Amino acid sequence: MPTIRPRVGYLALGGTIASIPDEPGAPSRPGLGAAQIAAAVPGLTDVADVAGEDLLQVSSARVTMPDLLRVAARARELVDGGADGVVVSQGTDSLEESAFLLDLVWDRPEPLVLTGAMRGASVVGADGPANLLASVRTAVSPQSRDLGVLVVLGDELHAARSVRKAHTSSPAAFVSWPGPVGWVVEDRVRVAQRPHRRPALRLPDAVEDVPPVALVTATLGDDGRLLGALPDLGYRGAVIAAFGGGHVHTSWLDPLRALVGRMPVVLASRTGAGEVLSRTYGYSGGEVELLEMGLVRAGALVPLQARLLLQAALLAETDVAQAFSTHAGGELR
Ligand SMILES: NC(=O)C[C@H](N)C(=O)O
Repeated sequence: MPTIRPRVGYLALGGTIASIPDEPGAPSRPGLGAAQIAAAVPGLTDVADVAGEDLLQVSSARVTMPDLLRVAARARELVDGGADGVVVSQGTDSLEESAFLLDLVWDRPEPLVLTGAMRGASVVGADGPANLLASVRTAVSPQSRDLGVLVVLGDELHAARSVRKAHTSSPAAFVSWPGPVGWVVEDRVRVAQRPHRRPALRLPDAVEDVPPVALVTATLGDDGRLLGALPDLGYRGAVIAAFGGGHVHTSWLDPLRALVGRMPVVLASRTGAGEVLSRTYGYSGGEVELLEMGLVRAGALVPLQARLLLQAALLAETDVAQAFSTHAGGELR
């Protein structure tokens, strides 16, 4: 009896997984398409029928929100057309942001898996082929269904809301807090914890402009003078990456008060893990005062995620406080 092979859509956007030098020894840049990347993976066709498509061929610093909405729309078409899952490869530099944004809008049970590589395609020990193979395994595994967007590198499965790139060059650059949700071992996918899924945010498939949102980090001794310039620069919202549990220098209070009157301002923490406090510190510049002033609490979202959620909420024209209370819960960030 003929076996039905799983089908996986593979969307390639560029990045190191697609990068080769123009000549031996030269710096590399994206130059390989989906078919070439997939062809370098031994055994890939034994796991699934992989249909590659080239959507972009850029470094990940050039990937934008409109690009990612196009990726989500194409991935939806693929699973609605019968694909068991979809894999997207892109550069790793902004991969955590792509994963978070796609997770906000991904409304299907089929896995949407993001991957990339830390070593270029022609480098000794290139990790792209193993990452693509593990991603395809993850995309066809019944265990991966209903987990939202996953990031797969180094045989680890990370929830989109937890993952970050934590090293500039190590092949083990991707970590998550409080840890990976699963792994690939002996060709099988194991899921150890299931991230909580939230209702998807409805965004248009095709947009040209996204409301600009600034990210301003509180740093030792800075007096917050940048804040006053944001409205004239055309920003429509701001995220504050505050100290610790959500604190700023007192010199920030007046500019922040003025800003809150003009645009939504979100309070996040620059620490990278945990959640913004709400009732611990009563000193001036503490989280209690800032939340009373009208800043929106980012919960357990890190500043990069809070910025994307604020942009998405502005784009969707939904209530910002409501969007954060739905999408910024403390469990499994
Ligand atoms: N490892 C990588 O993919 C890094 C590359 N600079 C990029 O993000 O496009």
